[in-house]
Amino acid sequence: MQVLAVTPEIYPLIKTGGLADVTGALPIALARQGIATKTLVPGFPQVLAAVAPSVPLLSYPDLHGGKASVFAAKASGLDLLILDAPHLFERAGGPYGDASGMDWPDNWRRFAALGFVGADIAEGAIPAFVPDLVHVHDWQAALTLAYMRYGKAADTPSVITVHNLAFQGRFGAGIFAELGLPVAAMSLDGVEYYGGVGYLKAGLQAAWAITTVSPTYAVEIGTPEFGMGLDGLIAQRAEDLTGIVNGIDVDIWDPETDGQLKATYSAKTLKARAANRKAVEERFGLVHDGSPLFCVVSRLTWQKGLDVMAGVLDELVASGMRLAVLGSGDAALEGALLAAAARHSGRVGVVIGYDEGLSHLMQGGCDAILIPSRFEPCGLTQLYGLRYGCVPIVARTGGLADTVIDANEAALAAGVATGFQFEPESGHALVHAVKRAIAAHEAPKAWATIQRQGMKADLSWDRSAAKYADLYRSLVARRTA
Ligand SMILES: Nc1ncnc2c1ncn2[C@@H]1O[C@H](COP(=O)(O)OP(=O)(O)O[C@H]2O[C@H](CO)[C@@H](O)[C@H](O)[C@H]2O)[C@@H](O)[C@H]1O
Repeated sequence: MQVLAVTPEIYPLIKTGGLADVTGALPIALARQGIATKTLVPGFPQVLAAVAPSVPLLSYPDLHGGKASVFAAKASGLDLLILDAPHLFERAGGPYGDASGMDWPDNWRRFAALGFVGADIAEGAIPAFVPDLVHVHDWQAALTLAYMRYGKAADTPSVITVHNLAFQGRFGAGIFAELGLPVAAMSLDGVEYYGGVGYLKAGLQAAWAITTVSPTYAVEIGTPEFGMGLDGLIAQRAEDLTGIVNGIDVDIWDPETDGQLKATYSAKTLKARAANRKAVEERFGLVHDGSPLFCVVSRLTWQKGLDVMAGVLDELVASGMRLAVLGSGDAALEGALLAAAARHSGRVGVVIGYDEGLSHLMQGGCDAILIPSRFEPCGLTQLYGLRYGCVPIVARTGGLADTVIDANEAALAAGVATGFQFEPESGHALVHAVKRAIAAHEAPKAWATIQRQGMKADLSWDRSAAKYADLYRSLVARRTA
C-alpha cells in the first residue's frame, strides 16, 4: 500500500512540537507493516537546508502568487515530497510566524497551497506515485481533504489526525473566493465555520476517518468542555473516530545508548543516573543536596497548565523538592518562572529556550517530570519519562490518563504503578501529588520499582503503527467493496 502523508512539520527537519515527532516516526514504523509512505512537507528553509534538491516532479507557474515545484528527497530514512514555493515558505523565523512569534498574515494562503498540491498528488499528478490513501495532520494540512472531496480525488480514502484541537486554522470568509473551491463548499457540511472558513473543520468534515492521539482525548473532544467549538461535529462523526496513542522513537530515546547523557544506564543500573543528575544541577544552578529533583520540559502555554504550577511553586519548594524547568512560550509565564528561580535560588532553575539535548539529559537525570496540562491529546514527555526512569507526575487528562498508572495503594501492591496522577487545573491537587511522590521517593526500593515498571512499558511505534495499518486497510477495503 502507498500512502501520501501531508504535514507542516516532520522530525528531524522541522519541529515546533510533538506533531513532528509523530510524522517523523510513523512512516518508518509503517514500513515494517508493509506500508510505504511519502510525506509532503513545505519547503521551509530548515527543510531545504537538510536535503539535496532534485529534478521537479511537478511544477506550478503560479501557485498563489509565485512559481512552485515539488521534488522528491530522502532524509533520515524518510521519503519526502517537498513543496518548494519560496514566496510562501522561504522566510526567516518559524514555520507559522516571524521571529517575534507573530503569525504570518498569509498563513491561510500558505497552507491552502499545501493542501491544493496534496490533493493534486492524491489525484495522480505524479504518475509514478498514486497513493492508495491520504493521511493529513492538523489544520495546516487539512484543506487537502476539502480539495480532494470537491473534485480532485473524492474516492481516495483519507484520514485526518488531530494532534491538538486548539489549533483550528480559522480565517475570515473573505479568503474563500481565493481558495479555488466550488461555491457549494462554503456550506455547513463543507469548509464554512462560524461564518468564516475553518481548515481543521473542513478536514474533519471531509475525512473518511478521524484519529486523535489517545482514546481518552477521542472521548473528551466530543464534549463541550474539550471540543473547542467542534464538539458537535466530532460527536456526529463518533463512529469514524478512533484514538491511537503515540509511540516514541525508542532508538533516539534510549537511555542505554543516548549520546546526550553524561552516563548511559539501564533498568539494572539506575544508580548511574546520578552523573546526569549532577550535570542537570550544574546547568540549572541548583544545590547538590540529594533532595528530589523534578523537572518540566514543555512549551509554556495555557494548555500545559504551568501557570497553575507557578501559582503553587512556593508550596512545592517548601515540600522539599528542587525543580529544573526548560521551556519557552508565553512571556508572562516565562517571567513568572524566572522570578520564582530568583526567589528560590539554588532550588528552582529555569532555562528559557528550546534545547533537545538538554531535554534528554533532564529525563536521564531528574527523579520525576511534572506535566500539569489542562488538556493533553497524547503527550510525549511522559512517555520519554517512563522510558528514562524519570517518573511522570501528570494531570489525569487525555493521553496522560491513558499512559501513566497512578501509584495508588492497589497499584503499588500489585507492582504495576508507573507514576502519579492528579486532577487537572488544581494547584492543590498538584501539591498533593508532588507530596505523594516525595514520600514515595524516600523509600528507594519502592521508588526504583516504579521507575523500572515504567521502563518496561512497550512505548515503541510498532503497536500504534499496527493500529494505523489496520485502519488504512479497512478504508482501502471499503473503497474497493
Ligand atoms: N523547551 C524545549 N526544549 C526541548 N524540547 C522540548 C521543549 N519543549 C517541548 N519539547 C519537546 O517537544 C515535544 C512536545 O511534545 P508534546 O506531546 O508534549 O506536546 P505538544 O503539545 O507539542 O504536541 C501536540 O501533539 C503531540 C503529538 O501528537 C501530542 O502528544 C500532544 O498531546 C499535543 O499537544 C517533546 O518531544 C518535548 O520533549
